Amino acid sequence: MPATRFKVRVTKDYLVFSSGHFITFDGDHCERIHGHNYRAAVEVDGDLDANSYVVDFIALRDMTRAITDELDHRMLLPAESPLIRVAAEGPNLVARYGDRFWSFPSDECVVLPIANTTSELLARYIAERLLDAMKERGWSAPRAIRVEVEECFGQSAEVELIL
Ligand SMILES: Nc1nc2c(c(=O)[nH]1)N=C([C@H](O)[C@H](O)COP(=O)(O)OP(=O)(O)OP(=O)(O)O)CN2
Repeated sequence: MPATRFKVRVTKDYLVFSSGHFITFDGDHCERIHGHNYRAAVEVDGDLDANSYVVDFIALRDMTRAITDELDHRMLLPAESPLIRVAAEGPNLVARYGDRFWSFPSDECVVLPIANTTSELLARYIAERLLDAMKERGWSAPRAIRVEVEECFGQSAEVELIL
């Protein structure tokens, strides 16, 4: 019997989030604010369960959509950046980098536990959230999960969490 591996893949035209962001890079650079129509794709590797599937990809689709919907039409801000400080100021969140600052209504932002809002770290954030959701449902841990975040056509980053 050959070695056998199974995976499921979910990517839908509604696993998308239109979000604003800006990243810091090359030490002391901070790009201008801009946005993307991001798209997420998820793959899960694992053994077959009693249903003969790796995971129910309908449930995986819906879990992913719940996360992308949280990010949609929001300004994405990093909570763990050594360079960008984010703080509440009345009804707004203010992000500061040097003498630049940006102020947004708090309910139009998502502050993420990441150091920079790169596609790589957005992908890892989504992957970790999906693992948490699987655990909450009592699913056994998969062998691996991969999340790809496409920033725009032909430009994406992928993370693989191997468990
Ligand atoms: N590996 C990565 N590289 C870059 C990332 C990233 O997340 N991972 N992000 C950026 C910038 O944040 C930015 O998103 C690049 O935006 P984009 O609009 O693609 O840049 P351009 O304006 O130069 O491209 P256009 O095609 O003209 O829109 C950079 N690198």
